[in-house]
Amino acid sequence: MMQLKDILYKVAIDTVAGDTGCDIQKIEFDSRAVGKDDLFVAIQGVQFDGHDYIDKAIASGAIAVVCERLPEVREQNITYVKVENTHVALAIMSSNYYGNPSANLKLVGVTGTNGKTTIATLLYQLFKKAGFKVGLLSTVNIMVDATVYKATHTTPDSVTLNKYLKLMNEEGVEFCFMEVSSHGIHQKRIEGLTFAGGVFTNLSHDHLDYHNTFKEYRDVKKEFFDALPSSAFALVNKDDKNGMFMLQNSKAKAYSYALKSYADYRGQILENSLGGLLLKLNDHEVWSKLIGSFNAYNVLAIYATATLLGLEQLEVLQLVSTLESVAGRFQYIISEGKVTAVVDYAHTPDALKNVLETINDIRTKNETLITVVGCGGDRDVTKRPVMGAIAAQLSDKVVFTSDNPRTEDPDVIIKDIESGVAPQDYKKTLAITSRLQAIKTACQLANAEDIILIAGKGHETYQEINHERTDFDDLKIVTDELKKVGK
Ligand SMILES: CC(=O)N[C@H]1[C@@H](OP(=O)(O)OP(=O)(O)OC[C@H]2O[C@@H](n3ccc(=O)[nH]c3=O)[C@H](O)[C@@H]2O)O[C@H](CO)[C@@H](O)[C@@H]1O[C@H](C)C(=O)N[C@@H](C)C(=O)N[C@H](CCC(=O)O)C(=O)O
Ligand SMILES: Nc1ncnc2c1ncn2[C@@H]1O[C@H](COP(=O)(O)OP(=O)(O)OP(=O)(O)O)[C@@H](O)[C@H]1O
Ligand SMILES: N[C@H](CCC[C@H](N)C(=O)O)C(=O)O
Ligand SMILES: [Mg+2]
Repeated sequence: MMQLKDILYKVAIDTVAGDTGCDIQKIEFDSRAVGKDDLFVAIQGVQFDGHDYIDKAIASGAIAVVCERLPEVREQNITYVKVENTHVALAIMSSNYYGNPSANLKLVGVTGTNGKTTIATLLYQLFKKAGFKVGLLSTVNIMVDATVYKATHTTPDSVTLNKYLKLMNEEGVEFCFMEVSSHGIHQKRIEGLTFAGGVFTNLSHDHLDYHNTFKEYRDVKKEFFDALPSSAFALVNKDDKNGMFMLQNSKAKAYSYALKSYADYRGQILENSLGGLLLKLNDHEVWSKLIGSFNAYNVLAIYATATLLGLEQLEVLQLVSTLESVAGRFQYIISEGKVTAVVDYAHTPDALKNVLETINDIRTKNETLITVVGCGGDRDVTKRPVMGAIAAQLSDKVVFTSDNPRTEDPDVIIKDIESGVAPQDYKKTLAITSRLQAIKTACQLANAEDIILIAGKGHETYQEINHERTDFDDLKIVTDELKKVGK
């Protein structure tokens, strides 16, 4: 229970109709979840407008409403608060309601197209190993120190976000690492949080269905750095052409990392094999079990962040060498018959290119590289032909298949992907709609020493078709199928 006026602290209010002294049970932005004495926040969404559900929320027990447009007919005994932007108000109110939990720990946000889960998760592991209580908010799961919770989004809505940060406070968590998605920034899910630092990984093609243009997507990412306080650090990848752009209007203390140019944190790849990476970080050599040159960037960002948060440099280097790969990020098995199967969450053109180049760099070229890949439905359609072209160009054989078709016809998605394949690569590709059959076929095609890459779903343990999720685990399926065909 908390009084409405305390919940509204620091919210830019336009108009109030009614008493702000009322006691609020909890904050809700979905009318279907409203209960007695709740505060309902009306959000203009992509599909619905929360303002259309104000009456329903009141009928379910809401005693106060925060909205962008006051209803013409208002109920007695209900308090209405008009604000300019309910997304922003929701985030500030959530922080207030949970006692500003982000200010009671050191919160670091990681943003960029690829590498967020890897960096945030490995920082969580590194700080755990260093003996701290740590929190994690990631695509794969949410960790309140040792307790695991299910993640539904990469960056949760602001109520959920503050609820978990509060749990972290109660558990005595000192550092929290979170992924900051572009949807999260755009929908103001992170507004009002106190960040100790921000990390930028890279920017490439993704989510252009939502952000319309690459420029809009880039500018949304920059907003995160614009909002960092002067007490925070902003760490960017200088090798990415948008790295320095992120810092342009940031008050935070600026730091850079790079493999190819001069930077505060410099890295060099000395060796790159299936056994891992031998790196030089500033002037220190360190082994990492992570595979692929893109992971050199991730390791460098982790090293820099841990150092900026005050850990001893030598301790960080020692801990970095113990870090293991994250679920579904270049996870691989070698079957009895010596077939290597790699499962990777590459679901953007850039990530797919990186994974395939990584495999091509470390293989001998006597083997056949078979890629199984699809693209998600109800997501950016423009990435499909680009991913089709990359898969076919950089593999010996490709099986195009379904990812999560969601509400789209999977065969239409596959046609979109195939439309990008260059004519000289046509003969390398085939299309099998069922992901299970596609993986089976790859296993049948593979011989000893061959490599199968299954891209796009990584750690996901389901496949979503028409709002329904059924069990599906790429790694488990490929492991079983290789056994079944005796390879
Ligand atoms: C496109 C998108 O981001 N959508 C998010 C958005 O939903 P929306 O704008 O569609 O909301 P809406 O359904 O139109 O409803 C508008 C408002 O009316 C309310 N409503 C609606 C119906 C009703 O009966 N009563 C009611 O009150 C809703 O609760 C909502 O407040 O706000 C919702 C609540 O916060 C999110 O759950 C939802 O995420 C959807 C499920 C989603 O799939 N999002 C993905 C694309 C996403 O956010 N991904 C990013 C990054 C991915 C990456 O890393 O690559 C992430 O951070 O996870
Ligand atoms: N630094 C990097 N640069 C380019 N590609 C990367 C990098 N790190 C990881 N990848 C590739 O991108 C895929 C996704 O990595 P990761 O899950 O860490 O990214 P993410 O930013 O969290 O993605 P999402 O937007 O889905 O949350 C990996 O499986 C790998 O193929
Ligand atoms: N967080 C990303 C994940 C995409 C993963 C891919 N398997 C898909 O379903 O498109 C998104 O929602 O766009
Ligand atoms: Mg992620």
